Amino acid sequence: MGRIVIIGGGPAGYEAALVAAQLNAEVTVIEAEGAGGACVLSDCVPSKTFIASSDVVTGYRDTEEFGVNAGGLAAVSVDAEAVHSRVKRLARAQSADIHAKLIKAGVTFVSGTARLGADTLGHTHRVEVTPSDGDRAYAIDASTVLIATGATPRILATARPDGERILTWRQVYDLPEFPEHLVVIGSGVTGAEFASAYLAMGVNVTLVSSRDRVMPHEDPDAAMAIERVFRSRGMSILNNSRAASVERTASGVAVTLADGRVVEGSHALMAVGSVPNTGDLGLAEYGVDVAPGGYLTVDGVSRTNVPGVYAAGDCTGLLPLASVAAMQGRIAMWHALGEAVAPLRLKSVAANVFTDPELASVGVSQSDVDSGEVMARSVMLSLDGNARAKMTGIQDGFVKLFCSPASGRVLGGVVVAPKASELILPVSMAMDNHLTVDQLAHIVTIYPSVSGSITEAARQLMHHEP
Ligand SMILES: Cc1cc2nc3c(=O)[nH]c(=O)nc-3n(C[C@H](O)[C@H](O)[C@H](O)COP(=O)(O)OP(=O)(O)OC[C@H]3O[C@@H](n4cnc5c(N)ncnc54)[C@H](O)[C@@H]3O)c2cc1C
Ligand SMILES: NC(=O)c1ccc[n+]([C@@H]2O[C@H](COP(=O)([O-])OP(=O)(O)OC[C@H]3O[C@@H](n4cnc5c(N)ncnc54)[C@H](O)[C@@H]3O)[C@@H](O)[C@H]2O)c1
Repeated sequence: MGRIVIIGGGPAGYEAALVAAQLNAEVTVIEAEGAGGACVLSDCVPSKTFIASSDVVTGYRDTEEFGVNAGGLAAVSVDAEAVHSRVKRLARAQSADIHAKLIKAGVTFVSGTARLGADTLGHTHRVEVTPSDGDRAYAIDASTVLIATGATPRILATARPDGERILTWRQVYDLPEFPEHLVVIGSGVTGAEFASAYLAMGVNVTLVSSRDRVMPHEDPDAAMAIERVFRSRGMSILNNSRAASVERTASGVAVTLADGRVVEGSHALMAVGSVPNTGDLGLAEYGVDVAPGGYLTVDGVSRTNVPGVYAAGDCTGLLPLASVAAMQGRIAMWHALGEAVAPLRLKSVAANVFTDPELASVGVSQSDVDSGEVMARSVMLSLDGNARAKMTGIQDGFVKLFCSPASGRVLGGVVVAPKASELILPVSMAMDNHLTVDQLAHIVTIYPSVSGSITEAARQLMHHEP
């Protein structure tokens, strides 16, 4: 069995390495930043840890309504340095756990950078490795190479982050204190999550949204419900507004919008998307196809056009989620090592936006249905009729369910609620197992529970005009 070389140690790379090691392959992972990659060290894990602190603050909202006198939100103070050091500590610990797991599995882990070398014209691929400890560069000949190099925050030439006032989401944890007034530029998932968390922590937030609503790629009812919550809690949201430039002023930042308006703040957070880390890998010289935007083109089993060279994760731009990256990486190794493997299925991938409330979704989308691409019946059930939601003070949220008009099969759903990420699983399971709304409706749920609204939505979809 040949040697496997994996460039990048994020979820795509490390999960692939674990599969390959389990199949007794000789595996080397080369990673520039640390085990777990950007996901663990600067993106997903730090942001969710930060949001966990903001959730604690949210717990003090409206306590009087429950008969608990905690002094209200005004009595809560948050220690930014303590929050940031917890974020960094947890990220480092998670990275160390992954490193230990890889070593235990027999994977060789190299700290450094790698790129494809000259074509050896044989059955191997040469990978050039530059160790980060200053040791001499060397080459490894591999039978299979997996490129799993992830992505990096997109930088606008007119709004260059300086790490002090103009920030990427990777730099916020180095601030000595929270911003007084944060202008978040970009209202995709990243922008919405940070805007939500900072708002909860008591920061003045202005969200610059280039479209007519926040989170344009999410379910419109859900995105609008969350936008209403943001506004009701005091966030200023500028719709249909594009930032043309961000500059430092004496006391903070000035964000100039494309229409000439200027928004002042103490800090700006740039959340305008990511670009794939594929520029320095020698791909073009090696003949690996790269799509416009720098993304690697792969098929359902993660193969590029060059035999033996696979790619997985954010560098492929397929669906930039840690869960998908990990599955793409595993599939690549199962395929490369001759295991029976089904191609990646994206249809039933669940996703969650960790705002307050959260937004979880799976399966067909409202836009698929509205455009006529998918035939579906749907029901949207507000949580204000749910007993558990009333008891726990949930004011905003709903469950939406889609089913096939003919068979009644569950095609997808959306949940807006606190901890929606934990509530979407029954919908995913129903979808994946081809359950009908009748079958879902017959499941006896806990009373009282928010998940009871999922089966109630299914009950409502049982009865319909032929
Ligand atoms: C703010 C934020 C929050 C997110 N939250 C979530 C979430 O809650 N849930 C979720 O599912 N997804 C989330 N995501 C998406 C998730 O982080 C990515 O989908 C995931 O990190 C992709 O994993 P990956 O392995 O492809 O790449 P990465 O995690 O980016 O890892 C790639 C690694 O390769 C290294 N590398 C690059 N080039 C080289 C080279 N030449 N040599 C060696 N190493 C190299 C990089 O330094 C990096 O460490 C979030 C993203 C962002 C930006
Ligand atoms: N909870 C999660 O799972 C999670 C969290 C964060 C990111 N992600 C993943 O990362 C992906 C990318 O999300 P993202 O939010 O980082 O990027 P994105 O590309 O989805 O959103 C960036 C937004 O910024 C806007 N924008 C660009 N230039 C602008 C300008 N000059 N002024 C104002 N707005 C501007 C874009 O129109 C876009 O809406 C998501 O689709 C998701 O898959 C997942």
